[in-house]
Amino acid sequence: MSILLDVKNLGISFGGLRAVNEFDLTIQKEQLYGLIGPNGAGKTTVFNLLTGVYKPDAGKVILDGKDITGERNIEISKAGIARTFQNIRLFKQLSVLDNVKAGLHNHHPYSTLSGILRLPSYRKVEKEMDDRAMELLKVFDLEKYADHQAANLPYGQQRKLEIARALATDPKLLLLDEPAAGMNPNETGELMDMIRFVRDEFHMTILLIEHDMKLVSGICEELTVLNFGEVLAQGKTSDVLNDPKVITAYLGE
Ligand SMILES: Nc1ncnc2c1ncn2[C@@H]1O[C@H](COP(=O)(O)OP(=O)(O)OP(=O)(O)O)[C@@H](O)[C@H]1O
Repeated sequence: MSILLDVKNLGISFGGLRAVNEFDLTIQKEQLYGLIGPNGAGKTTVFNLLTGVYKPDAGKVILDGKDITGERNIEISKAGIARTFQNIRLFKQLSVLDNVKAGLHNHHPYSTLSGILRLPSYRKVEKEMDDRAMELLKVFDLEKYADHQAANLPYGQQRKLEIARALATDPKLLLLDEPAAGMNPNETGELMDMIRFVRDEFHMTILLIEHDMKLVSGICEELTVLNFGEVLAQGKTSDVLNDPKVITAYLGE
């Protein structure tokens, strides 16, 4: 095993509120890792710190040996972190296929000029992108919707499309913010299979925030519990979920 993400002593304040404090997290390559905690504990703020939406005022973030602390969002995306959002953020007016291609465009190898002039090199790359985007859609059983407008997909499918788009950027680490939110139990069951599949087939490392304990206990190998911005418990999923401190934090909500 080798470490993909190593976070030490991370912190940020908003005015007088210490939203995240002395936060440590180590994730191994190809691990399925869960970040849980009561509402307002600081989970999304951790994602925002890891992806450069916020700059930490303390601590370090090392991704695959590279210090990315305080880098801008675009640099962190290039370094290999992709995410989905609690409130789905798709290009709603674009087709399903074009949403995935938007992720692939992060890496497009042709120049802007050849794109404008529609040169053969551009057309070849576009064809490759179409093929690659369709492959990703197939993974998520979305290929039949390729030409549909993203806004017209049912909610559960939009969540899957957001994951497909994030994967299109070819990340090292995939962050999923409440992927099962708004899903029915059947959809959540399918989502669990799909997340496992993504880890296995893409050798992906995944950190997810989730309130659905069935999903958390079903697929996460290790957990960190945040409470009032601080780590309350950390370790193997079954140990953490049976920790009396954790049970109290949830019941005390
Ligand atoms: N930009 C901001 N400005 C001020 N306060 C913020 C900001 N972002 C987050 N907070 C505060 O930081 C705390 C942690 O919020 P955060 O959204 O990270 O919690 P969470 O654990 O993701 O909650 P939930 O499970 O409800 O999504 C909350 O008190 C929130 O109000």
